[in-house]
Amino acid sequence: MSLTKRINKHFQESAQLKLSLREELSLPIEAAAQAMLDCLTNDGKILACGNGGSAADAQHFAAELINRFEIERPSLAAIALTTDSSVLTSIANDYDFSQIFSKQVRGLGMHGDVLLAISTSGNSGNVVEAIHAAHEREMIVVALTGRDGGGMGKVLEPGDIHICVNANSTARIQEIHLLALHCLCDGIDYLLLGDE
Ligand SMILES: O=C(CO)[C@@H](O)[C@H](O)[C@H](O)[C@H](O)COP(=O)(O)O
Ligand SMILES: [Zn+2]
Repeated sequence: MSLTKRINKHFQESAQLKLSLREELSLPIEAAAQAMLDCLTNDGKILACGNGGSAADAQHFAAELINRFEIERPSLAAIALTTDSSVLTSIANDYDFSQIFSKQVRGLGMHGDVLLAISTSGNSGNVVEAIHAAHEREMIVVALTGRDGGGMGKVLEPGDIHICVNANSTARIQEIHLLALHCLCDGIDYLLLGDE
């Protein structure tokens, strides 16, 4: 296959998957936007984590809440747990890589906060551990996963929200995760300020 055809195929597959999942995913995305809005308007905050591309997604989302998305509004409380290299290296060095997010959740998380846990496989051990820590702190978990939801799907509790992109390609799952995160930013702004 030529390079041009490969690129065309990526566009085609990405667009088709997005369209095929739009109805299935709109309900959990709406529920997650409402849960995040409730958290933020009750002086709560959102802690976000993930590995690799999902770490970038966690940071992308936190930046859009702290700064802005598409309209002017007050700063909203969100922290990516992927950015402080001293915290991350000390936990990984002294304990284990599987603890890098859960220790931060135990330190920063409060009752009523939301953990945004992102993994395309649903099987990243450090994200699963962060979910356990969030439950200990009586936080709500919004899980963005892929495939069959993996281990993350199995440890979620009633009241948590699961946005699972039922596809097998990591890249395609990531593309829909980013779309879901932008829907969440837009949904939070809409619930806060209405149609601007
Ligand atoms: O961005 C990509 C692949 O597109 C990679 O960096 C990918 O995020 C990493 O391999 C992650 O470690 C995968 O973890 P996960 O999504 O299964 O939790
Ligand atoms: Zn990637």
